[in-house]
Amino acid sequence: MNPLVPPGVYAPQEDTELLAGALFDETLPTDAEVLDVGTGTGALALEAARRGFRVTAVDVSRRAVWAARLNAARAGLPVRIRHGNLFEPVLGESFDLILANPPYVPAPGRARQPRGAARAWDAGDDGRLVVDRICREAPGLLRPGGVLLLVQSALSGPDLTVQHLRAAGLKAAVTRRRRIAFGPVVRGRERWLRERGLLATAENREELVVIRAELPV
Ligand SMILES: C[S@@+](CC[C@H](N)C(=O)[O-])C[C@H]1O[C@@H](n2cnc3c(N)ncnc32)[C@H](O)[C@@H]1O
Repeated sequence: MNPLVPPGVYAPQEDTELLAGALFDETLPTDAEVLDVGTGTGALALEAARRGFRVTAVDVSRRAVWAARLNAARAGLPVRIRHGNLFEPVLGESFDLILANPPYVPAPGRARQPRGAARAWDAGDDGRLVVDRICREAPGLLRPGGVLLLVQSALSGPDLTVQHLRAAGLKAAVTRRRRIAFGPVVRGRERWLRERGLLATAENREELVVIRAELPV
């Protein structure tokens, strides 16, 4: 069943699909605790719940929280859905798997996350406003052996993400890549991205990557 996507909520796209594929690579006990941070429509949280995991989902957008609750109810799946900023609603808890498809598109002149629909993709001048917070905060919420799966664009420094996660003691690597055509947001910023050297080739394609980071037992 496809999730309902109310206006202003991020419609599942190639990044969602790439991360869902990576989720299927994970072998987890059936009682595993999964966190989907930045859940949007709840698409990834519902995939995890379908596999029988105990799932919590968080989003900073009230519309997204409403949509995810609606989609979980339509699918008849028990997902605990909380409104809040990144990990704040689940502080003190721990998880076997954290899924993150955060905002990661570099945005000219933005030092903070915007309000409204763009909060789903705009992530500061370097696209790392939220990714860097995830690198700092997610390790503290993982159980020993727990895994973070994060998707981002090559436009926002996946190598840096791997470095930060390794520096935090995790075993981190890029496990999936997919080249995709520019969406409307990147197309609208193409010139600015090229001027900053963030688009290396003349192609009208960008690369999405999944980073897998595991906390050693
Ligand atoms: C790229 S969308 C991904 C949505 C969904 N997980 C998917 O894969 O289709 C990013 C989501 O993160 C949410 N978000 C952005 N900043 C956040 C923050 N600081 N804390 C929690 N959620 C955030 C947005 O509201 C949006 O729903």
